[in-house]
Amino acid sequence: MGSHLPQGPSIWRQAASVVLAAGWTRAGTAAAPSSPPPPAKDFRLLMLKRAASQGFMPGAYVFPGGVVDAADRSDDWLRLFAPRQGPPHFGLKPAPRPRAAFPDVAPAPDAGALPDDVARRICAVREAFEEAGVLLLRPRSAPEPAGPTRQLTCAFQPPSGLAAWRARVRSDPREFLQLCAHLDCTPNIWALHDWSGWVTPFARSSPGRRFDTTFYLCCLCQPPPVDPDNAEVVDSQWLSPSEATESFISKKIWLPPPQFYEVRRLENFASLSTLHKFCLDHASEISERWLPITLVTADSMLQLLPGDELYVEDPYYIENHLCTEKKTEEIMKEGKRFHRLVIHNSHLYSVHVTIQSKYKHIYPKSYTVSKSHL
Ligand SMILES: CC(C)(COP(=O)(O)O)[C@@H](O)C(=O)NCCC(=O)NCCSC(=O)CC(=O)O
Ligand SMILES: Nc1ncnc2c1ncn2[C@@H]1O[C@H](COP(=O)(O)O)[C@@H](OP(=O)(O)O)[C@H]1O
Ligand SMILES: [Mg+2]
Repeated sequence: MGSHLPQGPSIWRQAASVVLAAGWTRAGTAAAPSSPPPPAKDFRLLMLKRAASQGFMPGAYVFPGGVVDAADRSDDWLRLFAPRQGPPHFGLKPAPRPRAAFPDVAPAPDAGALPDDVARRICAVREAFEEAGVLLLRPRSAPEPAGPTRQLTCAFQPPSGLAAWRARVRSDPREFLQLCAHLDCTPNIWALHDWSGWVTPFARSSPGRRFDTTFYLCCLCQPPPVDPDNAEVVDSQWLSPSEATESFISKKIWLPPPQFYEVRRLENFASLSTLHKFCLDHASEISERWLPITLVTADSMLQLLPGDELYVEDPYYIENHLCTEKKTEEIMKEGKRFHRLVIHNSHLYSVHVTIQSKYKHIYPKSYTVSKSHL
């Protein structure tokens, strides 16, 4: 057992990430009626390339996000949200968050009056600004909707002089509250929908870096301008789920397993409006948080997710892999109840799902690549 690692919830740093799905109208949509354009998704996802110098997942394309800072939990936010919003729910739909008993990731103690969920949303909004220059803010004077908004959100138009503010926020996250106060806005926590949670699995290559990351999803009416900070992130791309998959398979981008799973999951949605409606209708039901468990086979690797017949809720595997001398094909032939990713190699993953979510979430369809790629 990896006894050099601390045990218990403290091994995971609290983090938050936001999947930005923006409406995408294609040029030349005025095609002649006789030649209708092929169906295509009307949304794209913002993916940011992590710098090669990053200690964790260098070069990977991920959604904006990062570690929750003490500033995200500050009681000072209460004054900015007041008088219209505040404890206990801050105008969010009260979400009984189903927390899986395994792994034992204790929720961060609510700092003062700011619930952990609100702090994580503020973190995701701050990180989107720091990393991509995208501001997910709402003017304090904007008319309610209290609770999740039915309208698609637009990113806040960045006023001039923002580069200096961004530099200040990047060097001190407390400055984000000052920026919001200066703009008379609050972070638009209501535009972020609970989507998923990923707890970093054990990996020998980066033993100390593990995160308990909440993924939120935000539907934007149109893609805002994106400006990578050129420090933590060095490139940005708006990609449809199928474009992201193709770019990954053709080695143009590298996606870590959770991001690949989420891209495949989002392939289920034909349009931004169906995705947005799904988020609104299931806001309080779809919170699932998973610790993948790695099964090393004779020729590749599987990441098992809860519900898979080989998934084991055993604390031993928080710091260890499962191992088998069998080949992946044999393991796959033996089983029926699948919720797993097969990592054939660094640019070839397949997804196998034969179960349904207990919490009304939607899982990806099984996705396998042709044998010629193997
Ligand atoms: C938002 C992060 C937590 C990054 O935080 P940072 O910007 O470095 O402060 C990001 O890591 C994230 O979105 N994490 C999601 C869950 C996670 O940690 N996944 C790691 C998967 S890597 C893996 O499975 C093993 C592998 O194949 O490399
Ligand atoms: N110029 C830079 N190049 C690469 N990584 C950087 C960087 N500036 C900060 N980072 C790293 O980015 C991480 C902060 O990301 P975020 O703000 O998204 O949480 C930190 O990593 P660690 O979390 O490994 O300490 C930090 O060291
Ligand atoms: Mg980050």
